[in-house]
Amino acid sequence: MEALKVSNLCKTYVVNKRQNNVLRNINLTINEGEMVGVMGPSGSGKTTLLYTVSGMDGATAGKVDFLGKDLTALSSNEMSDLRLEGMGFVFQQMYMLKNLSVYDNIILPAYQSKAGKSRAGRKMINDRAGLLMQKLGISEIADNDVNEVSGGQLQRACICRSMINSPKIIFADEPTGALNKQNSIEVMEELNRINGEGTSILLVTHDMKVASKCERVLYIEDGDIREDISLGKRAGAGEDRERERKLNDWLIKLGW
Ligand SMILES: Nc1ncnc2c1ncn2[C@@H]1O[C@H](COP(=O)(O)OP(=O)(O)OP(=O)(O)O)[C@@H](O)[C@H]1O
Repeated sequence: MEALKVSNLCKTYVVNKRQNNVLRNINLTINEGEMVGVMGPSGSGKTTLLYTVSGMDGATAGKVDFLGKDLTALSSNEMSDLRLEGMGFVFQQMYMLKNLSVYDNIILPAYQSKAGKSRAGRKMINDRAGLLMQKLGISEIADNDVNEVSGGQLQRACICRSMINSPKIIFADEPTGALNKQNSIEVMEELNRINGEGTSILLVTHDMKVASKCERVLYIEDGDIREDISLGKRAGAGEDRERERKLNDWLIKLGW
């Protein structure tokens, strides 16, 4: 089944009376449980695509169906409810709140959701946060302020937060952008694992190694999906070299 179906999506920005057609007629389907990477030159529209298909920003034209609902037809309240319940975000700009602990940042979106309104719901959220933090290896920093942890720990906390409402899909913008090599590998292992449990993932990256861990990679150029490549589900680290080689050859052909 399709988690996300994007039809004829266009996004135009007007700056100083000049039109910038950033997304031009994008058609894209992400199936449930699929992990898709988006690559392309700087300024080609990757981040705009992520914002527009997740309803964080409005579309100029076209349609985005998320689990059968047309996002472009929802009111802003309906949209924020749907985002809260069904989507997770790992965006670099979405900083954690500095006056809260790592743990409180993680549970915040869940406390704002329907489940957070009841005592039993809050207990479930707390249990889930504990489990997620344990799985991502950050239990020991639960009570730290967000400025007392490393970049890798913070990114793992962002992933916990994006997972707290058990979303159908996670949108990630350069999830490894600020990380060193080892942290980057660990974060990708986590995203692969989460995806293996059934969550769809759409991620933007400049890093070929990161993209090679996705099942499918799209190449966007001038606001249009020029081509995509299917790499299949990643079974483990043993396949990485071959996947990287395949992706690299493809990117070279595209002039990346
Ligand atoms: N809020 C905005 N208002 C006006 N123009 C914008 C806005 N956001 C993005 N743009 C323009 O849209 C184009 C695409 O930007 P976008 O950030 O989507 O590209 P990108 O492929 O993610 O780039 P990068 O790889 O450098 O992050 C750029 O020309 C940018 O200047």
